[in-house]
Amino acid sequence: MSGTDNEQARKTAEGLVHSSGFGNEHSTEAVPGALPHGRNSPQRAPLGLYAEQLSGSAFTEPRHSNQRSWLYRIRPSAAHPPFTRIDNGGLRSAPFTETVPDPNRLRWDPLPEPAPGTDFLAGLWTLGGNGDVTQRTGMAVHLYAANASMSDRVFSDADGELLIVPQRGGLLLRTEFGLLRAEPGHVALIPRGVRFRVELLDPEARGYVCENYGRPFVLPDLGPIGANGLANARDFLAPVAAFEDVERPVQVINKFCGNLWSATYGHSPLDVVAWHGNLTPYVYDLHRFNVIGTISYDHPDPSIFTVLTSPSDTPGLAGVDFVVFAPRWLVGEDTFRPPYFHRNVMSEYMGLIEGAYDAKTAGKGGFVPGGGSLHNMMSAHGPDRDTFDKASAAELRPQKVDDGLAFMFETRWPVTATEQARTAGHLQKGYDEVWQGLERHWGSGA
Ligand SMILES: O=C(O)Cc1cc(O)ccc1O
Ligand SMILES: [Fe+2]
Repeated sequence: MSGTDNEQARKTAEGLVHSSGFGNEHSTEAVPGALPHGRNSPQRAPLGLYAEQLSGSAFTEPRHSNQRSWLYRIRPSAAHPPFTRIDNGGLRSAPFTETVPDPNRLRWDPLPEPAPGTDFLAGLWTLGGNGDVTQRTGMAVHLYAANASMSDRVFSDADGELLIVPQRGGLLLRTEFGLLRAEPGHVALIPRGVRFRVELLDPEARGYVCENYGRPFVLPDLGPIGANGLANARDFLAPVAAFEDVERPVQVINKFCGNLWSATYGHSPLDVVAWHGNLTPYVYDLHRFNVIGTISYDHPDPSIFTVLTSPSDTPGLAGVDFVVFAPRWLVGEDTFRPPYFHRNVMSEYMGLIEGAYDAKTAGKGGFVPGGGSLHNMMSAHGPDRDTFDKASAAELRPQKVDDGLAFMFETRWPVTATEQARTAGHLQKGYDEVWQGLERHWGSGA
């Protein structure tokens, strides 16, 4: 993509208007009078538009988890030619059976440079995952590296919602619901089945994607924290209606039960002139996260940093949690302050958006921005040797940790890596060594 195209996208992204609030009943029209009043489906929808419902939950789910929106569009989505299979590129889906689940701790450097002309969809590369797309359980971890905007093609994922975590380069997301901008440090949430196109605001874009096959992400309950805190609902921004009235061939690519299917429409399906409802894409700025931690002693479990959770049928047990390690103060007294040594029944994929992470040594061959680590269920991990030595000896003054932004996709099932992730040149060798040299102190009197 040329610099001029990036500039054009950035100009479009400047000053975007939003409708705020996670789970709200949003209501928006790009043209006055496009939204019907008092009913969803009048005999004739206003302005000659077609009324269409998009469901994110079964019709019969309880009110608190029921999600749907009504879209008023130039053409109904039903008017489309047949889809045919296309190559899945770097995308893989659950069940992940290419390799066996591995108890070893694994770590990757950033993805290699993409070939010229690689857009967001072509740049998606699956690291691994769990569950089964046909059962709507589990999740996948993808990374992307792109250097071109999607042009005259749009993507939708019937297999799950997409939590996009940009690491480098801003994204302009043109969705059926309108436009969103996601910069590094923001996350974007695209519901299952919603069509969108990604334009680059910078020459290169990299990041991570959690594809959640399970129940849609929600804000976690706050329990004794009270009525406020962690990610506040009002900081989630939904788009306002914005439509494309485009009559030319547009390739529509649908990920369905693990495969990519394509159809060429004669128009853009991003043709929604008005919509209302509680099912919508969002962006959220992770810097808005209200970080809560100890003000006495000990290191709280990272569940205190949960931004979004995909609940399962067992209360408190998530299909996947999205957790952020945002800038914060550490004040714990007589406390080993970085993450403790642990073996977790949940499985942890971690990525780094910028800077460093307080349990892992930064720098080449370490945990670097754009890289990632996988610590599967029950695999022992925690501070590496250098971190342990430093934190055990540190003077415990109040300390601001503000030199990085890391995150975790934490899931109830082990993550099985794809073949391409196991054989990748950017899979680090000798990761175990970071925990070597943790000498015994027992008996030394220390
Ligand atoms: O492994 C990690 O770095 C993630 C993590 C962080 C933390 O503060 C406590 C437990 C945990 O798994
Ligand atoms: Fe961990």
